[in-house]
Amino acid sequence: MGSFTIASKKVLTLVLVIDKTEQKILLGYKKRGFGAHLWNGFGGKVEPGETTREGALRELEEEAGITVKSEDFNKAGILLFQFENDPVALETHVYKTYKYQGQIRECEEMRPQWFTFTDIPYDQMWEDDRIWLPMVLNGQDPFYGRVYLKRKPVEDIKEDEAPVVNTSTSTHANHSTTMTETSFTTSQPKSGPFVLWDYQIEHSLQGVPREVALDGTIASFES
Ligand SMILES: Nc1[nH]c(=O)nc2c1ncn2[C@H]1C[C@H](O)[C@@H](COP(=O)(O)OP(=O)(O)OP(=O)(O)O)O1
Repeated sequence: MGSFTIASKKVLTLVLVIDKTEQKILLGYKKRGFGAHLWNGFGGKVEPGETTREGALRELEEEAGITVKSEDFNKAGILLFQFENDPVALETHVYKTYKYQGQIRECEEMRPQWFTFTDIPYDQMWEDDRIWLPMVLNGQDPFYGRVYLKRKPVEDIKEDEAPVVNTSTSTHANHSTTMTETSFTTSQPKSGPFVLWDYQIEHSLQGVPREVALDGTIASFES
């Protein structure tokens, strides 16, 4: 059994642009980098001297070409992504907005596209998204989620596999959670192949989490 011990963390952002009236969400097809070939929210690393909020707004403008007024930009929660035998956890600050300014445009990293809530391409997204994204769409935030991902053994990956194939659901013997086994193409060396191993999500928290401690607990809440 591999380790999920955390030694350090990287701070990332993930922005969800939602059209409540039309029941649609704006996702971006990641063309390169971490999570390439998957549909995801907009975001990336927070730069030195930047708050997570500033970083999230900057990435949204860089990747989708749009801006959001501060009063329309709300933090939905934090997701702590942990990868087996990788001591670096990804503390991902998730923001949501129902309003934006500007013209949505494609960039060299992301191709934005609207999806109706009933048509979200979960089979071409990080496997954890089908767990927590519906919670955001249903207004079950603020939340804090711990997500444990395992790398799929290389020998199980076929050269000609499509980006996402053979999705099947099984229940881990020692866990009550349901996992989905998904295969990714070998042309995704960084984004995958990862499979969701386990997760814990807390919602209806006393406040919006601001930071996570290295033992995986919420260190502080936004004031
Ligand atoms: N398991 C997961 N589920 C998910 O939905 N999003 C995840 C995820 N793991 C990482 N992400 C998101 C967080 C963040 O928005 C993005 C990774 O951002 P990165 O900045 O690391 O990407 P890049 O390698 O392209 O670097 P940049 O040059 O900063 O854009 O993927």
